[in-house]
Amino acid sequence: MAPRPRDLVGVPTPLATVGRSTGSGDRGPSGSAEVRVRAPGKVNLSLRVGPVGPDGYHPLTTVFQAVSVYEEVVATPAPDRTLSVSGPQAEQVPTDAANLALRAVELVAARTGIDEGIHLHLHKGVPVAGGMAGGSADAAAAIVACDALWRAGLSREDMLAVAAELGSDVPFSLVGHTAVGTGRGDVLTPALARGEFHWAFAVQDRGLATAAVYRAFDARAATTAGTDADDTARTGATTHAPPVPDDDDLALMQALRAGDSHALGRALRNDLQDAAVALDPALAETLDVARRTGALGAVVSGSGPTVAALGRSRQHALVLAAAFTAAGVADRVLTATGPVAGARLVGGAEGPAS
Ligand SMILES: C[C@](O)(CO)[C@H](O)COP(=O)(O)OP(=O)(O)OC[C@H]1O[C@@H](n2ccc(N)nc2=O)[C@H](O)[C@@H]1O
Ligand SMILES: Nc1ncnc2c1ncn2[C@@H]1O[C@H](COP(=O)(O)OP(=O)(O)OP(=O)(O)O)[C@@H](O)[C@H]1O
Repeated sequence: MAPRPRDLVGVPTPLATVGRSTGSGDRGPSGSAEVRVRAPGKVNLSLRVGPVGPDGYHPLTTVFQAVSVYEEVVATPAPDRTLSVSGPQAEQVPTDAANLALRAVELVAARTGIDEGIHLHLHKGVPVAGGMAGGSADAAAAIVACDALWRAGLSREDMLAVAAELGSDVPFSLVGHTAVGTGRGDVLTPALARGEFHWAFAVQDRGLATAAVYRAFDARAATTAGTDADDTARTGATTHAPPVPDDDDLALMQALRAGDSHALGRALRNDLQDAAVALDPALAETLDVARRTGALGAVVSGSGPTVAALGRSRQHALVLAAAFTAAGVADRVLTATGPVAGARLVGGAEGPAS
């Protein structure tokens, strides 16, 4: 059957609408000064990692998909700039200036010259230190919340520039949907994805530090340095070149355009996966449980330790989640669909906008 226009849910929202609400205004439906912003977690459908550069970062070619696991941030006027946190693993989240959301507030204030306070309440739905960009989602939501509460009038370029200063994943948390990331993962090109994909996530209470996973990746790459040197001589590739798109990348993009979840499952790839499994060997069994339960594909999400399994349907995603629980390989499970929009105002004091 030919796809109906409303099935094209992955068609990217123009970047010009980043953070803009189609619902209630920035002072809430009853003129309240509270704003509420929702920002999604992500899974890297493909994550190809080049050799570390002199700045300590790795050039990436990655395909992000935003999934319906959300951070909710409620912003209210306050004398100072403060933050509180609720939800699973809230105790693992800093509430001081180390929190990425408060860093976002400071950057927006500096960029706009606005000298206002704000209180942010973060309700965490995305696993903490789970490789699903929960902190990045909070930061993206905080940018949108400050812009709305302070009536700062930030442009889309302003928001993306602030986001890129905060972390490699933050620009994608603003943009959402499905996008190709290059550079540090912060240079985004929207990608066309048709239809809806159904995910199950095996979440661990223990996190993995992103920098440690990249270091483990480097250590493993160093052991094959001889092979890499031969490749470089053969291909003429420069030392810190980003990964060049290959047939696997083309297969992935084609699967997304066709809305073909079987082909997408086969194309899932994460160059950080072996490093994450080396640091957290139990993840090998989690991946196996997904495969034994008929997942179309299973992959460590970003830097891990969350494992993402692609289901044939919403029902199958629930089956995969139940299998993770039954096998005792997850502290918590989540199911979600993707792609979904990036950080968005969802309402004011009276609740979500219609
Ligand atoms: C693993 C991914 O989630 C995949 O999307 C990201 O690459 C990580 O993005 P992130 O958490 O926003 O990372 P950042 O806060 O920018 O960087 C944290 C640390 O990860 C490492 N890092 C990050 C991005 C990148 N392209 N190369 C890196 O080596 C660096 O050691 C850096 O100090
Ligand atoms: N708002 C925040 N929410 C969660 N953690 C935060 C936040 N701000 C700072 N942190 C710190 O950052 C660490 C990583 O948090 P986060 O949940 O963003 O990891 P992640 O999802 O693995 O990130 P990514 O997928 O972008 O690599 C946490 O252990 C915590 O100490």
